Amino acid sequence: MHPNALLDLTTDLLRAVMRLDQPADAVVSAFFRQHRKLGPRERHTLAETTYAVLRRKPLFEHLAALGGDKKPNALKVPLMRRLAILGWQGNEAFLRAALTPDELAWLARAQAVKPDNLPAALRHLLPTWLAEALQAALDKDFWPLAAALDQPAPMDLRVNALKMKREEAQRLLAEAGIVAEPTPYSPWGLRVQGKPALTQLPLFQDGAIEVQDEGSQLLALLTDAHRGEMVVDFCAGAGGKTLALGAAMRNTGRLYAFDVSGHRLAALKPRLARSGLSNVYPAQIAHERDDRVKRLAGKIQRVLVDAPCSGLGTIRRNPDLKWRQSPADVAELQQRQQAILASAARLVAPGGRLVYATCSLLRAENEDVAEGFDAAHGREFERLPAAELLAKAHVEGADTLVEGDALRLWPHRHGTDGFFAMAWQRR
Ligand SMILES: C[S@@+](CC[C@H](N)C(=O)[O-])C[C@H]1O[C@@H](n2cnc3c(N)ncnc32)[C@H](O)[C@@H]1O
Repeated sequence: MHPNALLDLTTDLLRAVMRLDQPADAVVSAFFRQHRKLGPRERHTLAETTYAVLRRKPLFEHLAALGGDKKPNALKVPLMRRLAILGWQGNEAFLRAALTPDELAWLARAQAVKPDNLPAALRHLLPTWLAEALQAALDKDFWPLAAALDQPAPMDLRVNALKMKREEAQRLLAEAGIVAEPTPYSPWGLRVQGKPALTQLPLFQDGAIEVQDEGSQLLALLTDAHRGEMVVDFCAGAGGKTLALGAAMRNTGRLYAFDVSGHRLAALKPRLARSGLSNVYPAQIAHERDDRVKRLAGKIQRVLVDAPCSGLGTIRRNPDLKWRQSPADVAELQQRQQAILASAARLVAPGGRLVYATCSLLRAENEDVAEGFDAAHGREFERLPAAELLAKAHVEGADTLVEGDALRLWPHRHGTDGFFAMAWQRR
């Protein structure tokens, strides 16, 4: 494709993504479906440029305006193009071939700007409300977190213990030219170098590996489902954690995968088929007080509530979330999280375990929800310290992964997405 055409196409995609009215990955996928002739390299440039712009939106908007026409309407036309140029993730010579002399001069001015001299908001690259909440929680550690959130996340795999050992999967990946190292904490995980295509590998098609962040694996390890148990994955979605729990149960017992979204549960089906699991029972529920939940009350040994949340722990993978979430969304999510946790708790058998988890960085969706649950249900449920549970599940360095009783994972400390989890036992 001609350099100009690729830059124009990137600008078009960016214009659609920057409306921020839909998840960026959905907009990118829809765009690729409309442009089926694009090759893998062009797709890479389009998608990665979009993500780079989303990551650094305030900085790039500032740089785009440098020396620009002062009339806002006049700037509007070239703004997206300038953002695309600043975020360009393709060949640089190719990009330069598409630029006008004016654009080359502007780009030189933009590249000469020293980020250290810019205001804080252009360095941490977060909306003010979120920066304030994280600064209050982290103090000096705020800036290392902001730097970590500005980087792309690594690709982690979970090896399906039903199918093979981690070392063997590592060896087979190496034979396919893919370098992977054991993840530092999860005994099931491999961290892959780069972002290789995996879906054509026999290893993937036979269900021996699944793409899953190490943090997600740790949530399944904390739940610690065993052979022959009755287990509920209450917010199973497309089943990332369901698959890990089912394998930990060695394909025995009964694992119910509940979700209100039939669409997400449908995405679990092909993954289940690959995994070799036959102990999983996906079920769409109308809401958290569905009759199905009532029928199983008091019968379940392990209940995982991987609650709907702001997703702000996954900003490295979904940088659009920082611009698409708001304090009002978080307040509404907190209400839903409390309701879902209270309802799911009714499933837990005496002596059984309840795990509440999110991929949010915010206290409001994490500690506050757990403390609210303690206040309302402290007589029936006692907290279990995550460090002990993880150590029993053979997680290395378990005591470095916790804050108080909770599992608390941070991208800048642990290299995982941000996660929170609290476990309780029914008395
Ligand atoms: C964080 S996602 C789950 C991700 C999934 N566990 C995984 O590992 O891939 C949260 C899920 O909760 C579901 N959900 C939202 N409200 C719910 C409710 N009231 N009861 C059960 N599930 C709900 C959403 O449809 C979404 O799939």
